[in-house]
Amino acid sequence: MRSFRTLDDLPAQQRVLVRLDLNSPVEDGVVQDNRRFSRHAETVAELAEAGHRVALMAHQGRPGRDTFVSLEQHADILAEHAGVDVDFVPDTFGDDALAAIRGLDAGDVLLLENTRMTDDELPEKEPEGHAASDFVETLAAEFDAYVNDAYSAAHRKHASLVGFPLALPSYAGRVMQTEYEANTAIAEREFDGDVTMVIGGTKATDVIGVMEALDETVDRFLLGGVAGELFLRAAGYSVGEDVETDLFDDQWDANEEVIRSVLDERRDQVTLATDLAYEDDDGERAEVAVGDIEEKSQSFLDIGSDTVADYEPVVRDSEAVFVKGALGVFEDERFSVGTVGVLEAIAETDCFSVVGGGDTSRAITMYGMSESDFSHVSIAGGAYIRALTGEPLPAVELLVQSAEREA
Ligand SMILES: Nc1ncnc2c1ncn2[C@@H]1O[C@H](COP(=O)(O)OP(=O)(O)O)[C@@H](O)[C@H]1O
Ligand SMILES: O=C(OP(=O)(O)O)[C@H](O)COP(=O)(O)O
Repeated sequence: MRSFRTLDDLPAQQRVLVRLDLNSPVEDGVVQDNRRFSRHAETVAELAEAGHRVALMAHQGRPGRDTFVSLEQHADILAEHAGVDVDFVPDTFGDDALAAIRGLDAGDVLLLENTRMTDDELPEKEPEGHAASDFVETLAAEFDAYVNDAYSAAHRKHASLVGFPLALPSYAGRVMQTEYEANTAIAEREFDGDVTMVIGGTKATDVIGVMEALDETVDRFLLGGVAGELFLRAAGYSVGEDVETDLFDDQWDANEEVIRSVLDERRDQVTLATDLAYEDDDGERAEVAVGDIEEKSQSFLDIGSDTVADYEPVVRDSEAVFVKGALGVFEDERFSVGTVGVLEAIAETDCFSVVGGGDTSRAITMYGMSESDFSHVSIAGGAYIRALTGEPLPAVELLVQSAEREA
């Protein structure tokens, strides 16, 4: 079987460049602690305790969004979980970053600035193109090895994920290793009974893109969140358009064709919300049937109570349930009804269940459920549902190729 190398194969006393995924919710400028920190802390502590010189890369948010912030706060949260000091340098690969990297002693850990703050990170390029960028060439010259621990970003072809494995001997970190093993095993499972996928969240393109590939595996899709509104828009309802946010129109343009084709060919597999919730003039949760919405004049923030009542029995009758994305803005208790109702229904049954996504898995802890109520809680969202299709993840593929080259 093709596989990558892990930290068990890493030679001693290396200068190691490590890619983590610390992408986190940010509320009023404050980075929120979440499972990604505690999980990656294990890899970081292992590398530091082994006496390597460790420089960490990670991204946060997307340019133009409120969550696109510096990694300064991440260093402190990570240090607390890892039990080792994590220095931070507000630079990606300039002189300040290089000076900090060259100053590392054995066992030291340094976090570099948000990779998406360099222009070289995000352009759509093949791995060879990324490997030839200034960013990759400059940093790679400072290290002996590259460790990718960012399974949850492994579906992206960005420089920090696919460029470095062409430039340095490359290894999977502990999170990459365990998430890859768990998600690959899950993708290979077969179920006799109904398989349901709950789809929500804000990253509609990631989930809609895999719905067609999963139509043989999944019997029923239950929709909410931004993806759900886009489907309702295609079904002729006055929702899924940008009024107060810019979450919808670009994703509509990118996905309209696929959404219409899914609705034309597999309407019976897709269950859409029949009512939605919004904040009324008094700041209270209010609900409206989708058929009664005449024009979109406010943001909808959750599926409605009737929809939750329709979704719960579907979940209870399923043999397996996969969740990707929240059904509403659950961080605000008024709009947590859909997400929590469906997660509690899953937790109460003995179906095989997977909950994915850095944001969505937070709802489990926030609302008093336990990770042990679910078969697997993944810190990956888009990567885990892509893995369910059996398609390789670009960053994993590059780790495998690195191992094959060095064999
Ligand atoms: N209708 C909605 N409008 C805006 N945001 C929503 C809506 N429904 C869900 N969300 C948000 O989606 C986020 C999770 O989405 P996403 O980033 O796609 O998932 P994850 O990070 O879990 O993979 C939650 O933080 C939630 O607040
Ligand atoms: O949070 C992430 O993905 P997820 O929301 O699908 O779990 C990853 O950090 C990827 O981030 P991106 O979707 O901005 O490329």
